[in-house]
Amino acid sequence: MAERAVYPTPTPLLKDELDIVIPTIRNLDFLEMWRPFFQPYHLIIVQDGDPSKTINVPEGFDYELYNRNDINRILGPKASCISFKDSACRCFGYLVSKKKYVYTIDDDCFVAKDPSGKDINALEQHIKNLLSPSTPFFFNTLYDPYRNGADFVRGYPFSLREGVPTAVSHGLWLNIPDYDAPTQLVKPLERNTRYVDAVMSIPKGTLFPMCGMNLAFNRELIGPAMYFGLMGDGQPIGRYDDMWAGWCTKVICDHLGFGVKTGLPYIYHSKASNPFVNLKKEYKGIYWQEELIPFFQSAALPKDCNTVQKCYIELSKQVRAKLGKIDEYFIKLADAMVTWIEAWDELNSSGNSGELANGTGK
Ligand SMILES: O=c1ccn([C@@H]2O[C@H](COP(=O)(O)OP(=O)(O)O[C@H]3O[C@@H](CO)[C@H](O)[C@H]3O)[C@@H](O)[C@H]2O)c(=O)[nH]1
Ligand SMILES: [Mn+2]
Repeated sequence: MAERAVYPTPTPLLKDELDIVIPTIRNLDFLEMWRPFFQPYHLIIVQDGDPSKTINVPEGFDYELYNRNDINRILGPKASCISFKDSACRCFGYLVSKKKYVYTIDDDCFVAKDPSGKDINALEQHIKNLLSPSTPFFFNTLYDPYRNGADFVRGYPFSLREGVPTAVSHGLWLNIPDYDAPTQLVKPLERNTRYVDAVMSIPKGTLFPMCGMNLAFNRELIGPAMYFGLMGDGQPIGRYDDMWAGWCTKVICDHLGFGVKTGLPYIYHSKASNPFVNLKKEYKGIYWQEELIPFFQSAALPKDCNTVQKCYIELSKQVRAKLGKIDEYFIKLADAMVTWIEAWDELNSSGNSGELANGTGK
């Protein structure tokens, strides 16, 4: 009988070049549903809240876990820039990762199904988004031109068809949409059932509300800008962690010529957080953002800001000068932005092979 051909199982894309960062205060049973897609990858789990609580990680995953004691041990006084009791703590995972790419997902996000009923491998789609160029300088009306079955449409300048490197891939959510508290209160039963089969580059000069629930980025290109700010315990604001990171990131991407994409992939967001608790966290942000958005829209970075770190430090100076008068919180935040970059450079300088950071894990 003829020998059956044995095809090697393809190595998962970026298997050794991508970390999955998960902020958590819960158990991690949700990983069982993601196992087929996530098991080949290394996880960085950032345990928020009480460090004496044990977080059980399902068998078979390769991970490192950091709790608040680890963060304090590794960063010392610089730990003050990492939020406590807020999902913003996830950015510690970006700091200690040694990989080129990061995917971050919340522990109440599950595998969604596409209209054909097929499970969506969100990580695979994010990787495709990151590995193909972005087109922020001229909008392609047929959406992602690099996708199979699409292309640049007539009238699209050939000089721009090479695109630019993609720094961020922003995914979306079926079921519970990422609404702010007032919208949640007005529309408590609204569920997102609309699957839009599109990936778009966010045009240069346009800001966007970046959600950290289902987000991937090129850590080497834009990692130092992905600081999720001072939120949660002891802070006057919460649930603006990812928004702050997204505004800083987009201004810096526009300046350095990197792209940001939004759209596919979808995850299934299962848990609506409490709108009243969210309102308490968000309310200052809801009126501050009416001044924050014009600040970021008009933020100009000098030509000599040719690295993300230099851009970020320059932004922190502008935050202090222009937003400090809104509330002293922004003075603290500007200082924390500098501390973040100091911590980033300390943990990621070429001499440090990562011995500074070692969590528990396998
Ligand atoms: O104090 C906390 C609370 C939560 N976490 C972990 O963070 C994510 C998100 O938590 P949750 O799903 O409960 O909250 P959402 O309102 O759905 O989060 C979305 O709103 C944004 C506001 O920050 C956020 O970017 C979105 O994710 C879970 O993994 C919790 O376990 C935490 O670490 N600390
Ligand atoms: Mn959630």
